[in-house]
Amino acid sequence: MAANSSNGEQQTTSKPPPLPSPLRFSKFFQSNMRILVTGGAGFIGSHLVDKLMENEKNEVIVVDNYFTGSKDNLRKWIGHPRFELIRHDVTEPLLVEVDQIYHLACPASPIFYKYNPVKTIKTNVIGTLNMLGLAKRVGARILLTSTSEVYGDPLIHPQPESYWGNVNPIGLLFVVGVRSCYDEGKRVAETLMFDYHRQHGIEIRIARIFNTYGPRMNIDDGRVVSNFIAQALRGEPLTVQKPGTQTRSFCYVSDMVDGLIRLMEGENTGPINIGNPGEFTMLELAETVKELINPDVEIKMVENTPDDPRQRKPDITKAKELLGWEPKVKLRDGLPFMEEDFRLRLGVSKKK
Ligand SMILES: NC(=O)c1ccc[n+]([C@@H]2O[C@H](COP(=O)([O-])OP(=O)(O)OC[C@H]3O[C@@H](n4cnc5c(N)ncnc54)[C@H](O)[C@@H]3O)[C@@H](O)[C@H]2O)c1
Ligand SMILES: O=C(O)[C@H]1O[C@H](OP(=O)(O)OP(=O)(O)OC[C@H]2O[C@@H](n3ccc(=O)[nH]c3=O)[C@H](O)[C@@H]2O)[C@H](O)[C@@H](O)[C@@H]1O
Repeated sequence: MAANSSNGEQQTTSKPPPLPSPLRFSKFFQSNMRILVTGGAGFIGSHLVDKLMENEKNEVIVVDNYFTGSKDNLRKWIGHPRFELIRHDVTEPLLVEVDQIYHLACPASPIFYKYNPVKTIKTNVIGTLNMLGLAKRVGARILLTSTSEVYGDPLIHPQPESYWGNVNPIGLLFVVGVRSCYDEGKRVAETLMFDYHRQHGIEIRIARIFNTYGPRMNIDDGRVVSNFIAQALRGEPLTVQKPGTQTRSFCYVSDMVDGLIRLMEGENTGPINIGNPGEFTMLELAETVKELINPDVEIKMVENTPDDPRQRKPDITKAKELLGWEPKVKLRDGLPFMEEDFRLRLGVSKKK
């Protein structure tokens, strides 16, 4: 059996894919698409669920252990006949009957994934194995949300999918809080996806997500956009980690969800970068937040964490060509949507 790779080359798999459930195509009994979203109570997952639920032919099952996610993000769907929420940790096997799996479960903010690094690796490795085992049993297509962190501290800029990355696999000796549990965990998860694809014919999709922001991020999530917005609204200094010249490219969450669904529905395995190529230094981001949200706050330089990537920007040529996707929301247009959500949750109204 042959499948297209992201490079447009043919890849051979040793086995034909497992047959999808006979019910997927049954005319009378079950005409809905049954979709599992792991990590669906989190930031990106809950926006993805909102979009999937708009289609009346979709039934959505969310599994989440609520480590960084919350039922609150899904409250409008609880009780809906096409929606089901299960408290479950993906490091344990899961038996459900589904046609598609969006596998997002994994803490994404560095302060959370570094909190229990062994658990982060288990989530990425055992969790992805379990979801691949499920995909194999029921013949489901599975999409993994990988990350730009597979490129580590990149030596090529911007990063194309063909770049193998520059990741420190062990971090610094005796320094607590290194990134490798996440970066290497996601790299192994990608390897597992391709091995299941080649060995068992599983239909896989891999998205390499670049920094995404938007409403519903945890207020004390620790990621830079949520930190700056919360700090600006609380009237606290914006903490720019040194040197401040490091760059990131920020994608608004609705663009991200659109890209993930196109990837799942399309014919390409990936990996495909999904992100916004607009690149900003952290000082520029702080200046923008200050200007848009609170011109009175100060910008304070603080110590950084080990192995922080110095630059990051996606090459999205493939997403454009293969998915017909590119982001629509510019940073300056997306930040006010997030400000509005944070104002509501923090109880800070706009000055008249
Ligand atoms: N947001 C970004 O900028 C970004 C960038 C690159 C990749 N990603 C990837 O996208 C996915 C979602 O990220 P997010 O920003 O929504 O993060 P998030 O932390 O808001 O969501 C992750 C969800 O997974 C759940 N979870 C964690 N471990 C679990 C486990 N063992 N079992 C079951 N559920 C578990 C959490 O409770 C949470 O609801 C993650 O896989 C992340 O690695 C995100
Ligand atoms: O897009 C990705 O692939 C990855 O991006 C983020 O990781 P990171 O870029 O380190 O995200 P932040 O914690 O938001 O940091 C971004 C930059 O802002 C800086 N920062 C962070 C927080 C802060 O208060 N101030 C500040 O200057 C950091 O030093 C870093 O240079 C995500 O959190 C990962 O889950 C994700 O996989």
